[in-house]
Amino acid sequence: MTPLLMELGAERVASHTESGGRAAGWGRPAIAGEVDLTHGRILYLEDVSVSFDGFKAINKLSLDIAPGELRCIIGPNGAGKTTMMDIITGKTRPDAGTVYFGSTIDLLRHTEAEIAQMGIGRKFQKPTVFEQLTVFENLELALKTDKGVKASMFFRLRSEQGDRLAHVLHTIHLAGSEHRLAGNLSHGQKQWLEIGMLLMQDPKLLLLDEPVAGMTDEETVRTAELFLTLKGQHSLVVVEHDMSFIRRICEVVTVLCDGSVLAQGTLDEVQSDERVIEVYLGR
Ligand SMILES: Nc1ncnc2c1ncn2[C@@H]1O[C@H](COP(=O)(O)OP(=O)(O)OP(=O)(O)O)[C@@H](O)[C@H]1O
Repeated sequence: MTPLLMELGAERVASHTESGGRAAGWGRPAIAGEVDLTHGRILYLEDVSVSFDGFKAINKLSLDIAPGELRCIIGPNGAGKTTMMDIITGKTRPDAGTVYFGSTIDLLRHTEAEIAQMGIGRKFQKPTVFEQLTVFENLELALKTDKGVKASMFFRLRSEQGDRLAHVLHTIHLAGSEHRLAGNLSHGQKQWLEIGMLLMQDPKLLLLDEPVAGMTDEETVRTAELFLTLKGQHSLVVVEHDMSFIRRICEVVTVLCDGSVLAQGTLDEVQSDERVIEVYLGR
């Protein structure tokens, strides 16, 4: 998909707005709350660059993700993986390039909070659950989009939200543990709980930074199962260094180096690529 095709998508949306004109529709989903997947891409980056004090952390990076895809991103330290996620989530603004969510939403025109609300969830490496609350309360809290004290006090789970919470508990392997304090969970369980908190918001795209770092082998295997369950219903972009984990979950692996894509293909393909061996795997 080219930026031109997406601009046409944006124009199509604009032509359906009351006030008309392109500016009115630019950056809006075709239907409120929905991402326009007309062009078969949920995320699209083209020629994205960002420099910090003259150093190009991201250098003409182009990448696209299909709806429901599970993509792994690997690469040496400093390759730009975290910076790429910062750009997608609106934390860092690139100096140049195009970043689209679906065919019509220009993410560079939105704030970090708006991007999260549109359905892009991010999980950082370290779990940040509320340790003094139970598993259930953590998941419940994730539903409270209005964080005002009054709104929180009067918040009650509606039945469909209760159903979702039960479904998420099951998905993250914590059914039966809902009354345990999050602080008493294992490291792996805390990671799953945090993923569950993201799932409560029903994100369309999930960005996960080193999700299995520090996990036991068994937890790593169960996390792979979890991700395979999520694939299809959500799009996932996973930054990881654990090759055995990647082998379990990934069809396509993208290798970043010096802020752009060095190689892309199956894990076997990228593992046998001389350039990848030199900069990353062979070290
Ligand atoms: N805010 C910033 N200011 C200055 N330099 C930065 C900033 N953010 C990132 N960088 C630099 O940009 C480069 C890319 O960093 P980034 O953290 O994105 O790499 P990474 O691939 O995530 O690495 P790692 O695997 O170590 O997490 C690094 O050289 C880093 O020092």
